[in-house]
Amino acid sequence: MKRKTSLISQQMSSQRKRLVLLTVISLALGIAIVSQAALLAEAVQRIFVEKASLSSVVMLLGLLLAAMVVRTGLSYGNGKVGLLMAASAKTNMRAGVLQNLTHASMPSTLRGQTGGKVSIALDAVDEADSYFSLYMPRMMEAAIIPILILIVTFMQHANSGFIMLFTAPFIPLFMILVGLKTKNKSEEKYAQLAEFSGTFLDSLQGLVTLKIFGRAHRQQKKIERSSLDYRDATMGILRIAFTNTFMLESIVMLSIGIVALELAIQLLVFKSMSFHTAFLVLLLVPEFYSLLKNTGTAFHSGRTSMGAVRKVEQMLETTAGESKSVDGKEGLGTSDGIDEVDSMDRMERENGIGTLQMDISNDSSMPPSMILNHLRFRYAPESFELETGRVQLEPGEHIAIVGKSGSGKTTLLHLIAGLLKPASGEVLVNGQPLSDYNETAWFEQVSYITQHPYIFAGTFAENIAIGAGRNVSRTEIEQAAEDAGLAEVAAQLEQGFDTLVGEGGRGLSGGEKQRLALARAFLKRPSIILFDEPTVGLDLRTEQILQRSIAKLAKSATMITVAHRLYTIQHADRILFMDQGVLVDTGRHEELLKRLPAYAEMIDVQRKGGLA
Ligand SMILES: Nc1ncnc2c1ncn2[C@@H]1O[C@H](COP(=O)(O)OP(=O)(O)OP(=O)(O)O)[C@@H](O)[C@H]1O
Repeated sequence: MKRKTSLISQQMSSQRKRLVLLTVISLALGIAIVSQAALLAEAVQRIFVEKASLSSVVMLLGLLLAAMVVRTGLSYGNGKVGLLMAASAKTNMRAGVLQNLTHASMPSTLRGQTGGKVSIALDAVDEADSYFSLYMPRMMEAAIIPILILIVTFMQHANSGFIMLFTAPFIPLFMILVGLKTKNKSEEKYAQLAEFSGTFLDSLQGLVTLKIFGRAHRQQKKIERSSLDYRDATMGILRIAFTNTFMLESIVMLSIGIVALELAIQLLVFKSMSFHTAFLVLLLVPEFYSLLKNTGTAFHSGRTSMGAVRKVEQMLETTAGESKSVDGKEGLGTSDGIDEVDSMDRMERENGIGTLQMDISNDSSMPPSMILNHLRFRYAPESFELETGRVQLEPGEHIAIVGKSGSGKTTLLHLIAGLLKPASGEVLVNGQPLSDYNETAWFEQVSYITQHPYIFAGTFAENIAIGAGRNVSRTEIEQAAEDAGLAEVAAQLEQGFDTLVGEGGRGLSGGEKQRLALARAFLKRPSIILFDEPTVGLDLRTEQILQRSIAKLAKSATMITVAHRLYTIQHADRILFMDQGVLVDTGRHEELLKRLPAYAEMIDVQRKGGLA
């Protein structure tokens, strides 16, 4: 009748016990419904037709009451099991989405709109609820109880049984037709919602830019348009739902009417049937159709849910497909997330999910030797291409990657970090390909200080502690802050280290953020430091603090800097000069000055303050 999405199948197979419970309850519910009808018919027959005394039917009425109570209890039980299934399924799916997002490779995390992803993780997963809480229990009931009722009806009066048998298929047939349409509509609705959320979040984040460029009004129009599109998609689904209900009601009313007419004719005209039988069948018929009708409504919700789940699945597929990185298993976090991702990864490994591979080095304080072995990389076919040739980086060297804007410096840094996977060639670490290493172990050795480190919503101290990936004492945090030149910043904050920063908290300047990233690195003591030197001018004092802290941190580590400062370039042990994606030459400053005119020219421009 339908193809379940694989995500739903996964959830179903992990909830087998509850499915069995649903089946048992549905069967019991069917028996309770038939018993209730039989007891009621018997009671009416005795009291009104046979005029029996009250005392003689007390027992019967007691049984009827019991059947009603049991039926209510079982209905409740069915709903409850459905809700429990929905709760676990949603928890699992949301955990899946979160895990997928945290492990997605850098290019894939940057793709798509954040707001859209949020809407899928929250709203689309929520929408999956009705599949488990409504659709499954109703479907289970529909698969068992109507058959039970049909058997009893046939035993009582075959003609009515035939009428029911003939009219019943119209309901599922109709459901299938409508359901197919709803699923497409529902997928459309979720695409609209994701786009709406994305546009809205984009606009919120870029409000200042939009205002400055006088685009606020246009953006407002854009939001309005996507909000109207979303409304239309929702209304489309509602329209189908209402038509659906109307048609179902009509079919049901008509069918009950036909059976009732037939019973009346048999009972009154042909007098070929007892009142008890007619009444029992008349009680069972509405139950039969009402079950099928409820299934229709549930079917509609089920299809809507499946549309939503399909969206979740698509997101999982797109991010999972490309999230291969360092150790070939699902990738890692964002560029400035190296430190942050660690603890999550470790948790995962402790739970036995990760694959265990080679550890980076026995002596974690020793920087490894690295070789860039003919790396080639492309973001997309026909786009910018990077090429390195073979370059050896000695342990503890301070390396500067230099080149014009867009020459591929950051891309090379990300390849070295294992954040991007080369199309061919490999990064050799202590003689072994980086892809052979255990991802967690590798990132335990690496700190990446980007130009825009991410500050999480939390206290200043918490933001530093993230770097350690373990429990750290307040003293350690304060020491790291001191080393990174952050102590005086903390002293000026209203609540010192307990001041809330990041979203919803106090803002930090660019220089402060970079020093915070440095403090994280001090807690971590990495053997490889990747540093994206600020391109914007910091004041001399901040610059000095940063330089001094970096130098201190880099004493016992290999440091690879995307360098913009003449000072850094001149003092590097080795310079990697990039030109249009090609690693043209490597060497010390003086050497390159002599043999590489393009380099000499770049340095000349730098000396003149960037004004060529
Ligand atoms: N995610 C991406 N997808 C496609 N192309 C990209 C992506 N990131 C960067 N590029 C392209 O790759 C090229 C190199 O970019 P990269 O950021 O490595 O340069 P860069 O030398 O670090 O520049 P800058 O000094 O301006 O930061 C550029 O042409 C850029 O447009």
